[in-house]
Amino acid sequence: MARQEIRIATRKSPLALWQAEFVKAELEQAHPGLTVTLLPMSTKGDIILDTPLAKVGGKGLFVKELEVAMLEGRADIAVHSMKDVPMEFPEGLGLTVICEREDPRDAFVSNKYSKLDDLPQGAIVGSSSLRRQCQLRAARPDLEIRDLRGNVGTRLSKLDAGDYDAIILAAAGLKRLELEDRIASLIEPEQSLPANGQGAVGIECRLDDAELIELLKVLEHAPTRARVLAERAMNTALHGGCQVPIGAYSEIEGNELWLRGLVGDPDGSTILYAERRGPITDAEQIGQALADELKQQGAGEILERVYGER
Ligand SMILES: NCc1[nH]cc(CCC(=O)O)c1CC(=O)O
Repeated sequence: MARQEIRIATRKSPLALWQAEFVKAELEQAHPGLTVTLLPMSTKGDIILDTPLAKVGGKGLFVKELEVAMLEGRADIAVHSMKDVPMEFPEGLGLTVICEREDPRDAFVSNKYSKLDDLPQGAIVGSSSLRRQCQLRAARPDLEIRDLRGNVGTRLSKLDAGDYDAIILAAAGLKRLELEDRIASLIEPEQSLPANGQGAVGIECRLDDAELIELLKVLEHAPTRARVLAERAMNTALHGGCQVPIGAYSEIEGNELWLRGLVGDPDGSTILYAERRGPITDAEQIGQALADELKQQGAGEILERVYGER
C-alpha cells in the first residue's frame, strides 16, 4: 500500500518551522492523499549516539536529535538550511533532495542607512559570522563590528533597540519570514560573497527508504544541487566547518558552472580570492580545484590560525 504519511522532525525556531511547513505544503500538493505532519523537537545540545549507526569511517560522529528520530523510525525526514548542514552524515542517512534556492545574497538591514556605502566612519555593524566580518573589514576598516547572535527575530530586536547602526543577515531568512521589508538593500556577491549553500534548503532522510525518496523527488532542483555541490566541495576541501571565514558562491551560465571562493583573515587584513568555470557535471571537481588554488595562495595558514584560536 502506498505511503499515507510523512513525518518531519524539525527544530522549533521560526525559520526551521517555516522550512518544514514549506516542504509539507509542496509534498501535500504534489501527492493528493498524502498527509505530512510536523514533529517539533527541542534540540538543546546535540547528543552523541554510541552505536554503530553513529560511526562514520570508524570515527564517532555527532548525531543530532533530529537524526536520532529518523534512525529510530520516529520521523521520516528533516529539513535543513544547507549552509548549516555538516559535510558528513551518520551511516544510513543522507541528503536526498536539494530544493530550489531562494535569494543567496546577504542583506543590509538598518533603520538609519540605506546601504553599506552610506555608513559613516566608525559605524557599528552587528554580525558574528567570520565570513561577513572579514569582508566588511576588508572593505571598510573603519567600521566597528560587534557580535550579534540569536535567531533572526532576536537579531532584529537588538538592532531596533539601538545596539547597532546596521546588521547583516541572509536575505533568504528574512524573505521566508515575511520580513523582506526589513531589508534596506541587498549586498551583491562582489561585496559579500555568500556562505556555501546559503539560501538553499535540503532534505535528509534514511537512504534505505526508496519509496520515501521517490515521493520527495518533486522537490529536487538539479541546478541548485549542482551549485551547492560545488560550494560544499570547496568548503570540505578546505576543512571548513560552520563557523569559518570562507565564502563560496556559484552560478550557472549556460552549460557552465562559475564558482567564486574566498578565505579571509577575520580582521580583514587578508582576503584570498579565486574563481573557476567548468562543465556543470564537474561541480565537485570545480569546488576541489578552487580549494587547491586558495590553498596555494595560503588559505591553510589563515584557517589554521582561526581554528587554533577557538
Ligand atoms: N546561520 C543562521 C542561518 N542559517 C540559515 C539562515 C537563513 C538563510 C539560509 O537559509 O541560508 C540563517 C540566518 C542568517 O544567516 O541570517
